Amino acid sequence: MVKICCIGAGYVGGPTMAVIALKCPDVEVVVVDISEARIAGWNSDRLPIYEPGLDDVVKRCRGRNLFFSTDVERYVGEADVVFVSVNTPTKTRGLGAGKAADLTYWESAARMIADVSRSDKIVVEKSTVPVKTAEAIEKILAHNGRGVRYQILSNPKFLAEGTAVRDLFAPDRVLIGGRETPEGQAAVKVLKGVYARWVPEDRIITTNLWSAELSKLAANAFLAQRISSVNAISALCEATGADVAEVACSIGKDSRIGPRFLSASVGFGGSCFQKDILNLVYICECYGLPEVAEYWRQVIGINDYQKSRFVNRVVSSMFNTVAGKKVAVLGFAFKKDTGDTRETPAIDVCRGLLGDKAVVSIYDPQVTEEQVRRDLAMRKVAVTTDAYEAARDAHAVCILTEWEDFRSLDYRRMYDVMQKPAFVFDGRNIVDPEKLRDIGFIVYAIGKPLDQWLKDMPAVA
Ligand SMILES: NC(=O)c1ccc[n+]([C@@H]2O[C@H](COP(=O)([O-])OP(=O)(O)OC[C@H]3O[C@@H](n4cnc5c(N)ncnc54)[C@H](O)[C@@H]3O)[C@@H](O)[C@H]2O)c1
Ligand SMILES: O=c1ccn([C@@H]2O[C@H](COP(=O)(O)OP(=O)(O)O[C@H]3O[C@H](CO)[C@@H](O)[C@H](O)[C@H]3O)[C@@H](O)[C@H]2O)c(=O)[nH]1
Repeated sequence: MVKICCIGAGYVGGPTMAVIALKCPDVEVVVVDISEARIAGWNSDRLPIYEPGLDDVVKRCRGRNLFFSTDVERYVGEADVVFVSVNTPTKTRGLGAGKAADLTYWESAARMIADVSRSDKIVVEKSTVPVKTAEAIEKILAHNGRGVRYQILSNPKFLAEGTAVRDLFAPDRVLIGGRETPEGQAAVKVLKGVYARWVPEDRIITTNLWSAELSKLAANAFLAQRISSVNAISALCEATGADVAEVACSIGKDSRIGPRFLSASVGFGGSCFQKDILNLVYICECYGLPEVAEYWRQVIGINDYQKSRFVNRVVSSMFNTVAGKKVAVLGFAFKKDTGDTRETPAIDVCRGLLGDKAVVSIYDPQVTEEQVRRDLAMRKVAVTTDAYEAARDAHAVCILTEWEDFRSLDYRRMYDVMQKPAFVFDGRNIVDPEKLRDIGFIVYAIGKPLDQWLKDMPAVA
């Protein structure tokens, strides 16, 4: 029986291992983490992350062939295959600060693997890492190996939060990169054998190590670039009277472009896109490719522009000041169906509004008050458990996450308890502007034709 251990019980490690355990009942899967709170959460009825469908998967195999533990060294030592799914944030200090990936957690995991291993192991990079990281890991393991042999594989994760379980059950592809040696290829075969239990063979792609590592960064850069492209067009739509939804639909019909990932928004968020593009930019600079670096940097530049454009639109529409005015923020998570707030555009928008002295009241169905306060560094905001409460006496409502429930709120009820003129700024294009205008709202929706009111009060980006 193959024994798998995954280091890192986060958004990737937890769901991925739960699905492997479910699909391979004869494989023992142990997820380990240094965070006692996280492991306690995985062993409880309230999992530490919110992900549709995950509770059911975990309940079906926890205690059977899926285990969560803080005894990192024991389970790493016993495993045949060790996945490393630790966090790889952007470096905040020193060489490459603000761009390069911080591999501190990765390196300490690699050194620990070398310390505790007594049998040969396949080490799988699950975290998103800079291209060539496998080489560095090989060196650490080889220099501390005491005769234990390791094969490093790159097996990046492409799951998106909110749809993680669905993405894991039916992935577009599974990518496995390995050394082009007989030992490397044998290791690839072992991992392929695990996924082949439920993923069709033609969806399991095998490549060399560097292609697999780079494909992950490139995929995220392409996805983010699509959003920045449509967001750039949204600004032009507002200036010209075109409607970004119509433009996106028209261009998306071209089968070479395709319809997905073309929703204009207040900006992309999440723990991956910005971090991975910055990492790509840094790698390009390190390889002496400043033009390529600059090209990708612009994807983030447009994203920042989109967020500040939104804030400016709110402030300028409300007579150029929001000081002392209550603004209800609906949605704080970086996207629907998750409680994750990492790099959420809501943080920048709230900071912008607070900077202009607005009184901000936030409602999100999944984000805790404690998390909001942490993200906004304890700045004075109200966090409510109800959208209508957030809107009471507010001058404006800003929709920042595309939660389905926000589509069907009773906006007339909100209008009745708000100050007048009452504004809705829809950063996700989920409400029907015409219906809201009929109620009496002044409505701004990203990339949509502007109300006369908004035209009369142009925003400076
Ligand atoms: N979040 C996503 O949707 C997503 C998707 C694809 C890829 N990724 C990548 O996967 C990696 C993990 O992301 P995440 O969102 O799961 O991160 P996370 O922060 O949710 O989880 C990482 C976990 O690793 C643990 N950890 C760190 N060092 C450790 C060590 N030495 N020993 C044991 N545990 C340790 C931390 O305590 C934490 O619980 C990152 O590289 C990320 O870029 C994330
Ligand atoms: O048309 C769109 C699509 C998405 N977004 C925003 O883009 C961000 C990222 O969304 P999404 O990609 O769905 O979520 P993530 O969980 O960040 O997943 C991305 O990042 C993961 C981590 O690397 C990858 O594994 C996934 O393939 C990749 O989609 C969110 O703020 C979305 O609201 C838009 O604004 N418009």
